[in-house]
Amino acid sequence: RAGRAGADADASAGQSHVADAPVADRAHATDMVSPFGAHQAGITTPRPANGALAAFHVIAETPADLERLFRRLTERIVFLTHGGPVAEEDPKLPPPDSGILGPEVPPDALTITVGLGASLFENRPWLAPLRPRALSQMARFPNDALDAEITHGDLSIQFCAHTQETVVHALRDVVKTIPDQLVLKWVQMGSVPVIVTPKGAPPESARNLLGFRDGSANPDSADQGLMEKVVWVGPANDEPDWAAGGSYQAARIIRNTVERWDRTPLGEQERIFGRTKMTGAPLDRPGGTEAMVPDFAADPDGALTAHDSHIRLANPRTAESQANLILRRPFNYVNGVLRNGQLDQGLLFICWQADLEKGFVAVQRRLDGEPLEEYIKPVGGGYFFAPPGFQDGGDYLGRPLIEAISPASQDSSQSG
Ligand SMILES: C=CC1=C(C)c2cc3[nH]c(cc4nc(cc5[nH]c(cc1n2)c(C)c5CCC(=O)O)C(CCC(=O)O)=C4C)c(C)c3C=C
Ligand SMILES: [Fe+2]
Repeated sequence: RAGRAGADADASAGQSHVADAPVADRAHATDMVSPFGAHQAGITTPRPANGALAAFHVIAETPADLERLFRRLTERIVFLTHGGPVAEEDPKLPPPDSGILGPEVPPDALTITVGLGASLFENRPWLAPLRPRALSQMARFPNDALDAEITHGDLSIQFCAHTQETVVHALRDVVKTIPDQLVLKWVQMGSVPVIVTPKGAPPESARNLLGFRDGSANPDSADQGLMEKVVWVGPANDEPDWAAGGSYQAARIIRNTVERWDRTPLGEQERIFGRTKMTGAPLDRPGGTEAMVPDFAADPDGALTAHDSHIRLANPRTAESQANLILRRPFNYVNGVLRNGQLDQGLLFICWQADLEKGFVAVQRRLDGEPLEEYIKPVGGGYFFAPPGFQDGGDYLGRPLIEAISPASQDSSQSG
């Protein structure tokens, strides 16, 4: 051992530094999720461990301004998601890159997903006729205590990546490079635990901060046919032509009163969700797995799964409720401590659907008044519409929308 220590000392002669970076975090830094395609990335692509949702006020008075914003966003998305060396530094100028990822930006599975808020359309007469049909300011539901400072926005950007540093780096890049058109309104960071399952074992859903597996009954995001029905706007949806291939994002910052939850008996917790806490199995499948499907028809009195349990209300599994499927892609958040001394923790709930009314709004209306409300308080978020994706080589995010703006509006903006 003494000899080995001596060799190490020789190799690091003149250095006193001990590398302390957690190595496992860097294992997947070269993973790249393509930003190109019919749909934006970050919706049906696999959810990595870290995410953030940021909402901005947009400064764009003419169609040309808006096109410029979309082109600049596209340029940043393409660079940040592919990664690469940061620009040369001139000591006389502020560094072009924050530097927090070092001289070479890794792709780190980063996705950047842009959504448009109702106010972007409503405040611009040349854009208003093109507003997606169901896009409105998020209405207040009975249990909500929405804080205006963390609600709504002209434009949302969802950042997802393996590491929090990549998420923060991308957010800082956008804020720095487009300050004249994007003014940050609010941002909520989040994460989900990385699950390591033995080889060959079935996949497990990540747990939320109430300790339950979250995502068990999500529709399969790898099933493209299903995603065409549930997530992507298509011919069956009564939407402007430019919106085809896009999706509605419903985002909710939902505080969890974790102190009270942690003092609630296990049986009560399981009754509230309708699932077994450790395994995630539906309550009518004791000893089963989270993948098993509850049979509510065989339990008409709610003896096994209460009628007001979260899963039975969210998805009663009737022929009609098939029309209300949504794709959930949430992140847990931990924000420190509230003024009243309680922990500020909860769920950055994000779901995607082709029809906002049939999707999130219908499900939330069924959940209104559920027993879980004693432990949750929605405090922010908003509705946004993610335009379709863009292709490599000259295309840009939002092009179908820009091209759909009436020529009269384009002309008046050019002459003015
Ligand atoms: C309006 C939509 C929903 C909100 C808001 C919501 C909040 C919320 N959910 C959990 C925890 C769980 N949700 C689960 C299932 C589930 N939730 C919704 C919808 C909303 N949840 C749906 C559509 C479903 C699936 C129902 C089904 O098809 O069976 C579960 C069970 C496991 C799972 O399937 O994911 C948990 C746990 C929290 C903590 C929360 C707000 C903080
Ligand atoms: Fe839920």
